[in-house]
Amino acid sequence: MARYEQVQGTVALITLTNPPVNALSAAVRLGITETVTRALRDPEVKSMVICGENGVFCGGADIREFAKPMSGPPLVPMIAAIEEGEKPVVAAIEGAAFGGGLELALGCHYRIAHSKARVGLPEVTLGLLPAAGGTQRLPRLIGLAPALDLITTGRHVTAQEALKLGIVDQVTDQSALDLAIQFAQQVVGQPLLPRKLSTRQTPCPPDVDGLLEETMAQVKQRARGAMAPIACVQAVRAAATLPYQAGMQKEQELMATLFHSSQARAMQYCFFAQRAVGRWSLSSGAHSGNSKPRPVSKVAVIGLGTMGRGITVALVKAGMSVLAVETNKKQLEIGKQMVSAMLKHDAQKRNATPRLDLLHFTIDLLELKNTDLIIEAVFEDMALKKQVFKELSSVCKADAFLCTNTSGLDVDELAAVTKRPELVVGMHFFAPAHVMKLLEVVHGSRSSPEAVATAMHLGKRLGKVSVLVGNCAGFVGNRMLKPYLEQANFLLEEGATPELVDGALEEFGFPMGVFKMSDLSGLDVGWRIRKEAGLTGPNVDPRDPPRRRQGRRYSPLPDLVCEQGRLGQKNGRGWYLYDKPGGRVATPDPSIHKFLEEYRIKHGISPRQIDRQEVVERCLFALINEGFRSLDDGIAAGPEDIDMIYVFGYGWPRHRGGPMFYAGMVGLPRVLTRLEHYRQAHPEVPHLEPSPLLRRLVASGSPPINKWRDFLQRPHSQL
Ligand SMILES: C/C=C(\C)C(=O)SCCNC(=O)CCNC(=O)[C@H](O)C(C)(C)COP(=O)(O)OP(=O)(O)OC[C@H]1O[C@@H](n2cnc3c(N)ncnc32)[C@H](O)[C@@H]1OP(=O)(O)O
Repeated sequence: MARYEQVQGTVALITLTNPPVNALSAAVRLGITETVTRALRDPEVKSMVICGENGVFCGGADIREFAKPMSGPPLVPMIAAIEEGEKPVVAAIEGAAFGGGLELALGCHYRIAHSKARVGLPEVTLGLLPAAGGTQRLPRLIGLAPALDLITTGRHVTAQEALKLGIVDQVTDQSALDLAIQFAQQVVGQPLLPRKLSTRQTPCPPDVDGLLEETMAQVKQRARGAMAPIACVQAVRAAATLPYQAGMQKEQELMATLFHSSQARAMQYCFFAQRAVGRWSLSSGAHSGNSKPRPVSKVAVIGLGTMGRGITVALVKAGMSVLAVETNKKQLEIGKQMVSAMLKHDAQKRNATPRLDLLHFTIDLLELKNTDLIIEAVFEDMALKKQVFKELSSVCKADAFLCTNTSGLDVDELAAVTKRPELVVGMHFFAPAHVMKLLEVVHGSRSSPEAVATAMHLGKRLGKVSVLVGNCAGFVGNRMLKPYLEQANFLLEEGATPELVDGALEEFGFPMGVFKMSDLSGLDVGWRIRKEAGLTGPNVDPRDPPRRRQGRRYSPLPDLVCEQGRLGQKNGRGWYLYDKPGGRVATPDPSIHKFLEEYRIKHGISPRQIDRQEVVERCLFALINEGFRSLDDGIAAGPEDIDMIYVFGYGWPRHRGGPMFYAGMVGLPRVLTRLEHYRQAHPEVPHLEPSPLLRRLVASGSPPINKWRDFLQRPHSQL
């Protein structure tokens, strides 16, 4: 898996050959070891070049091998042999050099990169650290502070930045390989010792301890319970404070604690799940492999509220021409100002020019006649959306796709008012739409494979993780969120405070607890959705007791709080108190505590002590239970789809893999037992009744997550 050639008479060219990314599998490591030994022994060979086939240097260790027993030569001595050899070795980096790939390049004496190449040490995103010498060589090459940044974030670096940082020696727009071969001939005879990174001292600022402490504090806060970033800081600290060999020893020790951890398993599962969700299929037999997206060049966005603005910005940032539509001149002007400001702000951060030339604004629907794809983002109101879809159906060209950004309304009902239901799909973006990575593509019962393929492809162009879901109230994400929110409210009724519930969920790893999240979204948003659903407001059945709706337990607490004029962050008062309207610093509010106490007295509820375990189990197991139901109904195609929706759309901590993966880690029998326990304690809450799929899985011995699809009642029925 490594090809050996002799070029220009004296240069040994070693090419890694393991498509698609030349990952360092056992066979590749063996190939490198053997070819390097051969080149070192051959007196005709004066220098070496290492490159990768098909324009990719190397995507790092083969992640699929991590779950198997180790075989083949280990990376550390393989790279050491390259560095220690007395013939200069040049890495010719094209495409990508990530993880073990960059570590291999750091073992080489010189690095030449193509201008489009990217490098990085993303191991931290897999729950690991760069344990093939990366934590020791990179700081010695570029200094402590930049190495800490790269290794703790795992971020990808362009060739230009790599050159500035000193990771690569030269960047070329021509062939990196040709330049590397030429370079390898020129450096023969030059002293090699200074090029061996293990022999260098790490460049450090005067206050090393201060920098390390500050970094550790920042990393701990960002990590939300993930262990790998912390281990990365500890390993890099060793590069600054210990001799190279002792640092390598430390790197290995830290890696040993991470390698078999559940966090590493979760994050590696996420890596493959993220790629798997792009391979969609429908029960009709259509799938991503046989359904072509139609080219889309002109897109329109209808409605320039928060979502419409974010979607417009996302489209422009992806280089697409956008027609933004509002109902009147005043709204159009406001939207125009805000979209332009968002694009300018974004461009400023990236030191780029905002592509305002791609934007066009209108209040005239007739201007849509040449548009290929329209995304409706008007208010979440079925009657309004139907009216918009009727109009779109008559003014747009016959083959234009009509997409809705609804967060949970019936896509089929909207499709039914058009003359082209097969061209209607849901494209559910998450706020802020130009930032959040998730896109739920909703397949209506009449959506064509071409419409699905086009929406999925557009999502990819926007840099989103697009997940195909079936059509039901709330689709996958918001459907599962409902029991989660419901449990949080019940916990308040029973004796908890917003800060207790949020504290438990934040400790679990969410960036924000449920009540802080409601304050951020605006309490009036949920209130309006509940009003539309007949759960609050004038349409409530007057015979319903205050804590029951539609035949089941209901908590009116969020309605009551909103009706007090507490709208959340925007007016500085919600479940918490904020420093100012629009402020972000939440402090517990004694008047909310008092309100909760009075509420409990009024409804004859004796408050009880609630601990963090109960909060996590009640909220998350109820959410997971609904995930099992969505799978069984065929609304979600597989557990990976649900997990990616939660990781990318709802802040589920990646080191816990997503709700369905987490259920498997906790153990399905335990999830079932605890749900049964809570269902017994709260018989009036149907969401706590364990789903039939969960029961079937447990009865079948709790198979691993990759076997769950075999147990689905109606696989893909709604997709
Ligand atoms: C200790 C640990 C050490 C020493 C490590 O090196 S850990 C690995 C560190 N490397 C990484 O984290 C890089 C992972 N790969 C990527 O980021 C990207 O794949 C890429 C930037 C290298 C290329 O991106 P792209 O062109 O978009 O292609 P895909 O991401 O779709 O990947 C194509 C298929 O290759 C599979 N793949 C990619 N990298 C690896 C890998 N390191 N090991 C095993 N398989 C890998 C990827 O899963 C795709 O296959 P499918 O999933 O589609 O079947």
